[in-house]
Amino acid sequence: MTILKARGIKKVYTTQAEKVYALKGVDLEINKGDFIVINGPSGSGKTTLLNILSGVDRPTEGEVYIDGKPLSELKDSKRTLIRRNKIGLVFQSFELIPVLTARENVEYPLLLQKIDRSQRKKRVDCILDQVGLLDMADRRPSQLSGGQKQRVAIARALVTEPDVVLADEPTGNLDTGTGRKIIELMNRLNHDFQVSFVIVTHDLSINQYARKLIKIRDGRLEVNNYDKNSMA
Ligand SMILES: Nc1ncnc2c1ncn2[C@@H]1O[C@H](COP(=O)(O)OP(=O)(O)OP(=O)(O)O)[C@@H](O)[C@H]1O
Repeated sequence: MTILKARGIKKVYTTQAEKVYALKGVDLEINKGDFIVINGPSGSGKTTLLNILSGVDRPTEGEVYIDGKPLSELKDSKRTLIRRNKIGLVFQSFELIPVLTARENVEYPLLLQKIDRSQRKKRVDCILDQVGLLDMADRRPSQLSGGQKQRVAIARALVTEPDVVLADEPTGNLDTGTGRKIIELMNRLNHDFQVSFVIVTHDLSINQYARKLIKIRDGRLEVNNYDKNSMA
């Protein structure tokens, strides 16, 4: 089942000095249960692509479909709702709210979804347990290590039970060992919950975890070794 589909995506940033062709015609399908790594060097268009897939930014040309519906035809309010319900986001710099505890950070998207208190508690406890942070639930982000912060961010991305999690350099601020643990955690959650993951990174060591490995170079996708399992 296809969750997200991008067709003919181009993105041009116009600055005073020049036009930057960040994406030059990208096609991509994200299916249920996928674990996709998109690897590319700095400036190749990774963040731009994730922002367009999540509906945070609009393409200059092309279309993104969520559950078959074109995003461009939806009003802003409806796009926001879809993003909130269907897509979880994880960032390099965690983006946690500093004044809230780990538990409150994870709970926050459920407040936006107006989920009632007892359901919120149940879901937050369950996902904090899954990422191994129940015993640190009352700490603020400043009292957590980088890896722990990223686990809170992953819990926050998953608590709404999205179809897909889009992660932008999720190991970028972590040492190699911690980064590997974070990817292994994502791998397990992908397997246990059948949530799709798309990880964009310049870190080549993450490639080994990909079930679909895509390279991005200069705004274009190079789909070599597209499905490692089916080709094995
Ligand atoms: N708002 C913007 N205005 C102008 N150019 C931009 C803007 N955002 C990105 N770019 C340019 O678009 C290209 C792709 O940028 P993008 O951030 O998507 O790359 P990236 O692969 O995520 O890079 P990094 O790994 O360094 O984060 C780059 O040349 C970048 O300079």
